[in-house]
Amino acid sequence: MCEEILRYDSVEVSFGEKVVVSDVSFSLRQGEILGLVGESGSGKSTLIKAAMGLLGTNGMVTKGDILYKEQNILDISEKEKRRIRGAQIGMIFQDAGASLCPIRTIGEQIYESMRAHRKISKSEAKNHAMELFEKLHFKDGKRVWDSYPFELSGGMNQRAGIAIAMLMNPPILFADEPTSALDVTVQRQVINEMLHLRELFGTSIIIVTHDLGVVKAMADTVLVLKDGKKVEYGKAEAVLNDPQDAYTQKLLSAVPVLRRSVNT
Ligand SMILES: Nc1ncnc2c1ncn2[C@@H]1O[C@H](COP(=O)(O)OP(=O)(O)OP(=O)(O)O)[C@@H](O)[C@H]1O
Repeated sequence: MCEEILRYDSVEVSFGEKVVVSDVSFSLRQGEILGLVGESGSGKSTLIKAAMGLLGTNGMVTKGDILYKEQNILDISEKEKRRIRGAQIGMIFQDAGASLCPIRTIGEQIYESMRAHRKISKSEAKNHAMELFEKLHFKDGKRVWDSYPFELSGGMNQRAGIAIAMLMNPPILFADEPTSALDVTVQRQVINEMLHLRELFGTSIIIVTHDLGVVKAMADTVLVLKDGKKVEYGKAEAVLNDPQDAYTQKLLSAVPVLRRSVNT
C-alpha cells in the first residue's frame, strides 16, 4: 500500500458563525485519485481551500486537523503555507484560462510562477516547460509558450493551466471542476492528461466535480458531500456501483457515459 500523504481529521469549516463543513475525515495516499462530489454548495471547494489556507478573511477551520506528510498544516506560518502552495500542493481551477493574465504570454507566466519558488533562468524554465509539454503530448509547445491566452482555445488554456500547476512537480494536485467549462472532446483529453500525470509522477489528485462521469473515469476513491457532511466514502467501484446512501443514488442517476481511458 502506498504511503499516506494527506489526512483530514474531523474537519469543520466556518464562515463567520456559519458552519459549512462539519466532521469530515478522509485520507489520500501517494498516487491516489480521490473524487470529491456533491451538489452545488455542499462544501467541496471549501474543503480543499481549507488545506490551501485560501478561505478568505471570514473563513476558518474551526475544528479538526489537516495533515500534510504528518505535519498539521493548520498550525504553520503564512510563509510556510506559501511555500506549500504551488510547490507541494498544486491547484487547477474550473477556468484556468480566466485565471491566466490576459496581457502576458503563457511563457512569461510560467517563468514567473517557477521563479516564485526557486532561482531559475528564463531559458531553464522554458526547457523545463517544453519537456513537460512534450510528456503531455502538446502538439506545438513552442507556440503555447509564446502565446497570449486569447490566442489559444479554452481547452488549450486549461491544458496549459494544468501544465503550469505541474511544473513544480507537486506531490498533490487539487483540481476544482477542471473540466466543467470544456466540451466533451477536450474534457476527455484533460482527464487523460491528469491520469497520465499520475502515471508519470505518482501525483495524488483530489478532483472536485459534480460530474460523476468524470469520477467514474478517474477516481480510485470517492467522497460524497451533502450540506457539508460526508454521506459516503469508499472505493470508487463500491460507491459508484453499489451506493448505500439515497443521496448518492440520486446523484448517480444522471451520469453521462465516460469510460476510463488513458489514450490521448
Ligand atoms: N467566502 C464565503 N463566505 C461565506 N460563505 C461562503 C464563502 N464561500 C463559500 N461559502 C458557503 O459555503 C458553502 C459551501 O460552498 P462551496 O463553494 O464550498 O460549495 P461547492 O460544493 O464547492 O459548490 P459549487 O459546486 O457550486 O462550487 C455554501 O453555502 C457557500 O455559500
